[in-house]
Amino acid sequence: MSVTTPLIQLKGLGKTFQSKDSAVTALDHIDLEINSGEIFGIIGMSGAGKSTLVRCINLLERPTSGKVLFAGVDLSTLSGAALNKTRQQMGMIFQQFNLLMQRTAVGNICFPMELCGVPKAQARQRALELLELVGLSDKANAYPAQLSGGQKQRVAIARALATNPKVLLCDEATSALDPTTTRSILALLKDINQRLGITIVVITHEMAVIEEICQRVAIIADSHVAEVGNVEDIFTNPQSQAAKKLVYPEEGKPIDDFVDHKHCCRIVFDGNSSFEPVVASMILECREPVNILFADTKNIDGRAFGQIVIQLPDDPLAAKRILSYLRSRESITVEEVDNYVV
Ligand SMILES: Nc1ncnc2c1ncn2[C@@H]1O[C@H](COP(=O)(O)OP(=O)(O)OP(=O)(O)O)[C@@H](O)[C@H]1O
Repeated sequence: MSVTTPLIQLKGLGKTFQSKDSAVTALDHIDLEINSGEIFGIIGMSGAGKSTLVRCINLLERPTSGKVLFAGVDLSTLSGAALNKTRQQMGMIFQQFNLLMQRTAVGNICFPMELCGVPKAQARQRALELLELVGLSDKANAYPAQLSGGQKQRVAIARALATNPKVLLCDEATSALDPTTTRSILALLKDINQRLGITIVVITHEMAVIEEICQRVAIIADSHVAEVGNVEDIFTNPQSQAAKKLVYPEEGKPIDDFVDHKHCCRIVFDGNSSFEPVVASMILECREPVNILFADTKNIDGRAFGQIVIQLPDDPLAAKRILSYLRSRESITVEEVDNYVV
């Protein structure tokens, strides 16, 4: 494979589930390229086709049309043994962890190595190293029932890494976890990507997950790729209706004006509008908390006068989103303020 060949190429990929009396098209003409070493997100609403897409990448689902190329090789041309060998280069983790309940953590991690014929002692040694990598050295002999959700996912990640994969496919890997555990698992995935250079594909319905770790993202809607690009570009300037719906869940309005991140922002009500709960709507729609540093507003004869100064989040993407949202409101004036002193 040349340096420029993407690790995964989906070309005109289609998948239709056929039952006796109906057919469901889960994927329709998907073209996507995922580069070696990147963390690539695939996001979409429920039923958009995300899980089917990731399962087509390792041929757990056979596409009904199109091709999946892995490291330049068309997977449909591979025989059983060769396909299995290629699949070993694709680790996968799931929302429900899928651990073997009657095996310990170390036993679960050894399992894929046993299937590949790795000698027992060697497999155990590697499993212990992987447990250390995922921060669970002290849980080698614990059974899944004795582990928390986050610990189970760490074991699942170690198991997925056991065969030295080139890519880790993560299907809603944090959807069953609380926000703090989610962040720690995402940090671990980022660390694995950076330390081991493993390509990571993240399937999720949560924008926050994409923002946290992905460099590029594809938005899947109604079995199609609605939009693909850099996370920052898409999240600050969504083009497709599907992207707008994800970035501005309540709005879906075009946002065409972007500004640099500044710490504070002044919202001025100059009597041109009736009073509206701008900050509350902004928090609900942008789903970002902000600090209100100062507020002096008056409702005079049903018209709003005064100003509110808010502190923008540290995350530049979140700050941009809030500013874009505020600027889309015609009834107020928005000004960025540096070094606001209360
Ligand atoms: N084995 C199957 N047989 C029939 N239809 C299926 C099968 N698997 C998925 N589908 C259908 O394909 C479509 C896409 O499903 P898929 O699970 O890929 O979506 P998703 O985006 O992952 O959704 P979610 O986030 O809810 O898991 C849905 O309409 C679903 O009902």
